Amino acid sequence: MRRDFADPALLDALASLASRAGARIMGHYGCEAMVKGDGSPVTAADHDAEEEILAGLAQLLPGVPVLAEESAAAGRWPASTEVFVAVDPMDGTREFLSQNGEFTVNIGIIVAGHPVVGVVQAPALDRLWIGSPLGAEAMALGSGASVGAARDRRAIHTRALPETGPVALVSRSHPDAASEGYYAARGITSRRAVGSSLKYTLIAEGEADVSVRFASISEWDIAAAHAVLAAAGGTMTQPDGAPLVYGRADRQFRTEHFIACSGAFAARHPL
Ligand SMILES: Nc1ncnc2c1ncn2[C@@H]1O[C@H](COP(=O)(O)O)[C@@H](OP(=O)(O)O)[C@H]1O
Ligand SMILES: [Mg+2]
Repeated sequence: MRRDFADPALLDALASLASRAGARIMGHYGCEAMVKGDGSPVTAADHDAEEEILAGLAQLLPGVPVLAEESAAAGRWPASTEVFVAVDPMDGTREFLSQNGEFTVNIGIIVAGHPVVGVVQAPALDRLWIGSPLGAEAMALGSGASVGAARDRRAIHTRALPETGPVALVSRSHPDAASEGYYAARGITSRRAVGSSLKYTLIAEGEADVSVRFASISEWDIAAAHAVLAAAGGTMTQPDGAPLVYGRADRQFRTEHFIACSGAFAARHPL
């Protein structure tokens, strides 16, 4: 099946689905004994959100294979990868545990290796982002609410470089030394620590300029936010400028290292 997925009704339905998944997560937020491990609220939050998303996708995109974090952990991988949905039901586990709000629901549609649609919802922040061939949008949306109830819905775009220099977003919980080396080599001194795929939606809406990762993570961690960033005028590529290609079953769906940045940053610092 080949579709371009530039369908406003589908995008809105995916946004409402992500919001419902966010509500399932929030049902476990702030529970006592939020420790990681089997049977813990973290596992239950992941599981509930993924269950919600898989049920919704079966209705909205019947027959489209899904790569989802919990399913993959249980050995269920997509049967084919020409068109598939990449799902991280809760990205930012450590942030969920520390209750700082920096965790997200992620639903991305991949076609021929490229993320063409992405929906990212931040349940504790009541924010949602959509990226597609129709453009990129941000909105305020309470968890569990239908997208029809969104407030401040607006198109977003990456920003011009600030006169004071680019702002780099670094992982709050998994910093890597090579990324620091990248920033240092370019004289980038402004840093903000952010958990989860929020790093890339913040660049998409013009709150920051660059975030690099010289480590491999899973495709579901970044596919949806990659689609948002690309639709907003940013890029997410390998460090040498080669595209990040998704659907790499041969790598167990682990990513290459990458540079995510605004269009203006890419023009100033060509790869
Ligand atoms: N060094 C590392 N080892 C394992 N997973 C890592 C990692 N660095 C990042 N990740 C994964 O990348 C995701 C986002 O992390 P970050 O906040 O650092 O950007 C997390 O997903 P989950 O929270 O869904 O497990 C985390 O598991
Ligand atoms: Mg993740």
